[in-house]
Amino acid sequence: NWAYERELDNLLWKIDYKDIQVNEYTPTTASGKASRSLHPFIRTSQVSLSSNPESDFRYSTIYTRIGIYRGRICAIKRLRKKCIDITRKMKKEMKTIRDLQFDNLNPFVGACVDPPNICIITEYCSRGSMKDILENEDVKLDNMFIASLIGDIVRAMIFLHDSSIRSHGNLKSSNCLVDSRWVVKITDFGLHELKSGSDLGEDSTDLEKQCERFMWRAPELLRNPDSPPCGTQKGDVYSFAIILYEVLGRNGPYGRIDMTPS
Ligand SMILES: Nc1nc2c(ncn2[C@@H]2O[C@H](COP(=O)(O)OP(=O)(O)OP(=O)(O)O)[C@@H](O)[C@H]2O)c(=O)[nH]1
Repeated sequence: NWAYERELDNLLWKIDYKDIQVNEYTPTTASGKASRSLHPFIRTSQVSLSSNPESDFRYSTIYTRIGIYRGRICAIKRLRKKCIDITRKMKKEMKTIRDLQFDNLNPFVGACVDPPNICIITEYCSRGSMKDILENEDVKLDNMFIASLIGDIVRAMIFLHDSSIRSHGNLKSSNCLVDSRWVVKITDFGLHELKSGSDLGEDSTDLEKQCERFMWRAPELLRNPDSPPCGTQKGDVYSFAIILYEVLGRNGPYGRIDMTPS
């Protein structure tokens, strides 16, 4: 109808990259090596678990590229695309994702679509991801804590599967973010039209990195060369089981294996 069409054309999700105060520093990792500039991780435990990482970012662990937009700290996911054609399909998916609000889903703030800055802007979760937490030996996980984290993922996935998004397609521990109140918020769902055609970026030559993303993917999807980017609900259940295994073993998605990707 008319109101719907008008909302699609308003492009309320569109963000001008110039309006984001981008944090352009390149921090170093625990080993002292400069980390990847695109996703500047500091994996050392520089902030005590009881402190509030949002109170002073100079002393906080920063897990991804961040910026400040309209006074809010946001995560910036760059897409390696040369240009974007804003189709009606894309406008619809932007509206869908903007309208999707749930405690355990990481809110979508907007997107920059003017080359060369093509990126997705989401709210920043200050505790990192489940992957970061599981890798951090300083974080002790008791059963209550585990139940709370897993419960959040379950709630998010039930909501997502019941929504018009239907399935996640890339559920993995690094996409389960943890906010300052230790609430898990799932990220990286939907927006397949926007993400399509985006290459893997600086990691594309690193076979290990490329293969890592397949570790949460269900065998039937791995075998299918035409598997949809949105995945399937059954595939999400498989990915969820791999996350459970990661939580129990704290040794990655397949435990300790000495195999190299080929
Ligand atoms: N702390 C924190 N980390 C984030 C946030 N958003 C993304 N990250 C982390 O940033 C890293 C890079 O995220 P992405 O750009 O989505 O890339 P990826 O998850 O490695 O790979 P794909 O999702 O498969 O493209 C991941 O390890 C995420 O855990 C956030 O809001 N807060």
